[in-house]
Amino acid sequence: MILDVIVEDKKKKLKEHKNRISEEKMKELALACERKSISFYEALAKPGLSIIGEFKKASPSMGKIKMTMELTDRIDEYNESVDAISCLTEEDHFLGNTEYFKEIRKISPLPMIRKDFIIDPYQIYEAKVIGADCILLIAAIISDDQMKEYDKLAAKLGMDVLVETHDEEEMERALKIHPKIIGVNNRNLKDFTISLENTKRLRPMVPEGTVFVSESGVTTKEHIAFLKECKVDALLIGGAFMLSEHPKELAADWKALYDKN
Ligand SMILES: O=C(O)c1ccccc1NCC(=O)[C@H](O)[C@H](O)COP(=O)(O)O
Repeated sequence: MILDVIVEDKKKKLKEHKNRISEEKMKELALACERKSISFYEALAKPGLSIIGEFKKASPSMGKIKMTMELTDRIDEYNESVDAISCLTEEDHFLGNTEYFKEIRKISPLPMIRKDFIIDPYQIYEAKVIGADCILLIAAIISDDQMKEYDKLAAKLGMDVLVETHDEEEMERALKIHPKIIGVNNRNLKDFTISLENTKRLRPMVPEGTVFVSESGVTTKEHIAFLKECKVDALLIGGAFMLSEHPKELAADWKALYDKN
């Protein structure tokens, strides 16, 4: 499965990162960070639909994405239309980079999530150092103990956590740590097919007060109408925005549609 390949490559990349900046040093840098996080949770918890706009250069399902605009123009549009930003930092399969993250951090006042495949505390310290307000924890690639430990570490560093799940079993595991933000990925990572039914099926498992995010495959007005029925708090949208020449208008239209009575 693609996730196994990504995780194996991530382990190799981690070694390279640790050779450049040691674990001890990264920890020291993170603990010395003076930047106060912007609450990712609050940005998504407010009334109405919240949108996390994603920046990515490629993905296993889309391949290399043809850029419709420069990074700065895109982020200017996101700054005016979405509630938070997701930036892929995974290098091998998404062509992401911590440098893009830092570049966006400099020009956006919005809370930002480091979107990566987190399997080691080093990446959480690194997230803090590059200016992340939130990290993604993918239930499918970590144990219960890791989930608990990484959640605690993120909180210690003043960052929120978005726990991503794909099915009932992962949702039950995730709920054990009482996450403030929980996501359901609509993409089947074996064959990349999208089913928003994932969101509909898992939605009732999520307790009130927890911010519920539907992730992946949101590309049409019909999807927005369907997700409104599911009563999601937020959407994570990547491909549709990256392929659009007007992501600001798209985000505004979809929010208006969702929030309309
Ligand atoms: O998008 C992929 O191909 C993918 C493959 C393997 C693991 C994760 C993957 N996607 C990560 C994401 O979570 C999406 O980038 C994000 O949910 C936005 O999805 P979309 O709006 O469909 O671009």
